[in-house]
Amino acid sequence: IFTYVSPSQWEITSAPSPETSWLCRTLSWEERLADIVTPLWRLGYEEQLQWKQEQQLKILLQMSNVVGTCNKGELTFPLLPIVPSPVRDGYRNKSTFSVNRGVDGNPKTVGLYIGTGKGRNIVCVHGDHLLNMPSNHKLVGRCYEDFIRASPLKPCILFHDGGHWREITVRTNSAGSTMAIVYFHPQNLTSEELSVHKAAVVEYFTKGPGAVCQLDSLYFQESTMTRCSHKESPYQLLHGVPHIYEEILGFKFRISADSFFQVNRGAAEALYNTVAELNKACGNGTLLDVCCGTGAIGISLSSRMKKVIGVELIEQAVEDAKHNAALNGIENCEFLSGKAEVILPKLIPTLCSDGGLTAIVNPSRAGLHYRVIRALRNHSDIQRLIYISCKPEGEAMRNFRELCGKSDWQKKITGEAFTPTIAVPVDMFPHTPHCELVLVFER
Ligand SMILES: C[S@@+](CC[C@H](N)C(=O)[O-])C[C@H]1O[C@@H](n2cnc3c(N)ncnc32)[C@H](O)[C@@H]1O
Repeated sequence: IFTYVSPSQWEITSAPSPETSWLCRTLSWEERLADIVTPLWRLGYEEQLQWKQEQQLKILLQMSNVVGTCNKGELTFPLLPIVPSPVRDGYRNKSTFSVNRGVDGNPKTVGLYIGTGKGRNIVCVHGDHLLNMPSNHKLVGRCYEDFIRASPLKPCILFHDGGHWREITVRTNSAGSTMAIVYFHPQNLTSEELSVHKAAVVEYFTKGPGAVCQLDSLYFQESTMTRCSHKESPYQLLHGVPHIYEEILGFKFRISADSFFQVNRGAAEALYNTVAELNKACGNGTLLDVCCGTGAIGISLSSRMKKVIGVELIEQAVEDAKHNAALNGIENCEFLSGKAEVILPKLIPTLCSDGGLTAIVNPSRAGLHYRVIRALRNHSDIQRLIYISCKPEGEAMRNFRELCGKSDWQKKITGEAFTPTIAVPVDMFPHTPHCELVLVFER
């Protein structure tokens, strides 16, 4: 009776059949959550890949229209078949569980949201059934719920309503290490009172029922805002070791609590291999790794380059990147801390093009500031740019226009325009509608 139109839309088209009878009943809370977090979960993996490939084609056609390279409704460059994720289930190495009112009304429920704050209809549902989450994350979420239910402190649901216990983030690696970060609103507690509650979390997770989670690191962040960096409010190590480590393509990476790391290790390897393949022609020159996180892209390509310069906003990630280069015995990488839009306009004009100059940019969903694009486009020695985006239909589209469109005298973007030459989707997020898109631009 329903036709699958997009992950969030179903269209009524025909009479029910036994295969679609599940749609004729009210969906359970778990099914509703799965439809939000992993909306492709009802499809087989091959169907998911096909759906994503079609989506990427639509996005690239939209981009071609925006930048004026569309040729009679067709792409003027190849879109290669999507690279599948080597792992389909339980692939996430990082999960965040919120605290809010559950299905039964209990305000100390740890899970993921259905509904929105704006709609005042949030229900927090346990994520135990979600296909993309590993069992050890689910266990930590459940234990945290037990802990806060036993705590005399209230949960912090609306910041202005008081309460303390907020979300918990779990990070794991392929070697089985687990890091948990508890976020806590201090409200008006004294430091002595705070110490009591911090000690209680440590006791619970090291000697109490939570010991079953075998946490290697337990962090605590007192935060009065939705998201605080380590700089704004330090991550306090309450127990265990300060970092988690992961191995990618034979390189070891240290990851701090505040640092970004790709959520799917196997697919990250596939992504970096794809980038390496597309960057082959640019060996021996200088590589700019823009929004470099813990340095994974630059480090994995360093042996082919004369020099790598990484730029990253989060200080802890930059410290990780420097440490990671040393950890892997790499000496040709330099990592700079700060906003790309502040660093690059000064840095890029000073770079010499000896051996070639290439940029690989991998911004968050917000895309790059136009000042970064201006610096890249206005430096004529940069002949090749690889743009990796997990949301190419979003803010990245603005960047594509700035890179490939006509000169913009107002923004002083006047360098020769880039042209897209090849695109490769990489599936980093099975069961969800998202994937990474690697786009090569040349001129
Ligand atoms: C999608 S991650 C990519 C990380 C890295 N390339 C990797 O593969 O692990 C985006 C990174 O951009 C950083 N970032 C966000 N805004 C930034 C800015 N204005 N300047 C520099 N880095 C920024 C984030 O902190 C994050 O580490």
